[in-house]
Amino acid sequence: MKSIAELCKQIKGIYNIDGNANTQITGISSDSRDIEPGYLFVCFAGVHTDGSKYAAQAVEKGAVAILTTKHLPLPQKAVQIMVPDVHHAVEDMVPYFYDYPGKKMRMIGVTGTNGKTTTSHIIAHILRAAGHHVGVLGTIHALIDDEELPIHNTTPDVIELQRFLALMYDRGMTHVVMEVSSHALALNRVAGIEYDTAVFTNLTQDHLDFHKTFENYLAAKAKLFQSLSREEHVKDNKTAIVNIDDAYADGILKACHCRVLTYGVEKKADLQGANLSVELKHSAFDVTGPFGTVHLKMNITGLFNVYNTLAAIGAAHAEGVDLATIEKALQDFHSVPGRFELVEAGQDFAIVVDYSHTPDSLEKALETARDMKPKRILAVFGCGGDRDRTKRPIMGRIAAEKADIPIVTSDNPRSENPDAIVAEVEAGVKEGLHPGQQHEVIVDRRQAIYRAVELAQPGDIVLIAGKGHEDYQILNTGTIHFDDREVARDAVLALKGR
Ligand SMILES: CC(=O)N[C@H]1[C@@H](OP(=O)(O)OP(=O)(O)OC[C@H]2O[C@@H](n3ccc(=O)[nH]c3=O)[C@H](O)[C@@H]2O)O[C@H](CO)[C@@H](O)[C@@H]1O[C@H](C)C(=O)N[C@@H](C)C(=O)N[C@H](CCC(=O)O)C(=O)O
Ligand SMILES: Nc1ncnc2c1ncn2[C@@H]1O[C@H](COP(=O)(O)OP(=O)(O)OP(=O)(O)O)[C@@H](O)[C@H]1O
Ligand SMILES: N[C@H](CCC[C@H](N)C(=O)O)C(=O)O
Ligand SMILES: [Mg+2]
Repeated sequence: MKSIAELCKQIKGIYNIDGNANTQITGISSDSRDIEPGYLFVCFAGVHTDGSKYAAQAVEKGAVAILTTKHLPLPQKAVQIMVPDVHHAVEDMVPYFYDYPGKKMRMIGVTGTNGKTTTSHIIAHILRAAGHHVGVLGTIHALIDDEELPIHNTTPDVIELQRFLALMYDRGMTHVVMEVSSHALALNRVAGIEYDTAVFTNLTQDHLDFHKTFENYLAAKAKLFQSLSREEHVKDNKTAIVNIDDAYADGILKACHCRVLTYGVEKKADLQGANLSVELKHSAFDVTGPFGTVHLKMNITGLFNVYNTLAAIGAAHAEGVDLATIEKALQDFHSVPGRFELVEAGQDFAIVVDYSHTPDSLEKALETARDMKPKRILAVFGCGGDRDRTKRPIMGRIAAEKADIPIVTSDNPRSENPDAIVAEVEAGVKEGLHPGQQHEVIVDRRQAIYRAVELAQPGDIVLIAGKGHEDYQILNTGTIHFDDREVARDAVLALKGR
């Protein structure tokens, strides 16, 4: 609990308080639906609505104060804190409110276009094997040791993030491994956190709807690495783990003013992967690092997972985990839900559900499937609505070039018209098709998956891309339950029953 006066003292700019500054605050939320007695309600102007419209409702639910840009007429009494920029004020107040949990635990941040979730999970797995209590924050969920909690964003906003971190600290977590999205870096959702180890996976096209230019996107990612050498740090031993094979590695390295460990397969790196072999369920490779050379056999596959594993080894090494522990932990790491996940329902072809929803990840997933020497690849995929439109034709072209039969379908159309989205994807497919190559467009994702299963022959791979672990489809009429793995299984069983 902190008083309004104490909280406001943290604000770096000007503020005005209308009401009793000694009022005690028990919690902070920007969502009126989550307000409890004694809370401070923060009015954010959002994309869909303006939080200030819900201030009265928040006060009715027990909020004793509101943080706003302008004085609001409220039916009930509440202290009003007025600031020019609510986001900036929140960045100053909220980490202080929670006593800076993100400066008290070892913080490992993973950023990059693809591979954040996978890499974070591998790092967490190794750290746990080393006996640490580890919290995880990312796309799929938050984990406090084994306890799973739902999460709203890959990297939640400052308020939700600090609340999670405080809970983790209270529950005895010593390390937190978290995905740090480019949105989070651009919007400073990570305010008040001091990272100790930061990982760069790669940078390829995504989110240009938000960042506008690739330079802005890179600049957002680079912020995580710049943060490792800030002066106000209370902990030492900062390390950046950088994929040297990535085209934008230099841009990231320029931002690093701390110890750097590079990893890669093509270029010379501090952690060098070599002698790779990739099969449907396994991969094997050698890693040479500051600790010598070790041969690894993994239960995850794909060249991209070799990179994710190298990154994780680098992070674990930076966090002081010894090689024997790393090696042992990696042997019993199993795949992350929805990342190159096999669906086995007794069919004589392979079905892979994968979260590739960017041009690069779709290409990597298709290349990985090709490495397995299938007879043919049938790729069911789509592109999200209300997201970077420019990636649609690119993903279409890649699917046509890298799969034998591309099947375009819907992937969370959100507020957009699904027919219009698939048309944009199909335009790219048509560019990539070779003469006589079959392609299909089936807007309904269930029907598209059924069609792929119907077309599949022994020895084929059906890659169902884009939704991975997601168990929903976001339509303009609402969100429905939809799980690619369930639907694929149903499709196989339905076909057998014919
Ligand atoms: C575009 C965007 O970033 N939107 C974020 C934003 O939501 P919003 O602006 O739509 O909020 P809004 O619905 O207009 O509401 C405005 C305010 O009114 C409040 N409200 C609203 C209704 C009500 O009854 N009461 C109430 O108090 C809301 O809590 C909010 O504070 O604020 C929300 C709360 O912080 C976020 O969850 C939400 O992320 C949405 C879900 C999202 O999809 N964001 C994506 C673009 C994103 O951030 N992605 C990145 C990258 C992932 C990756 O790596 O690929 C991520 O980190 O997740
Ligand atoms: N290192 C990598 N390079 C390229 N593609 C990758 C890499 N790792 C995973 N992928 C592909 O990207 C997909 C998503 O992987 P993952 O969930 O780990 O990435 P992410 O960065 O967390 O994604 P998001 O931005 O949605 O949070 C995987 O299903 C796989 O197809
Ligand atoms: N974190 C990503 C997830 C995309 C998942 C895909 N299924 C889609 O809906 O586009 C985003 O919000 O852009
Ligand atoms: Mg993720």
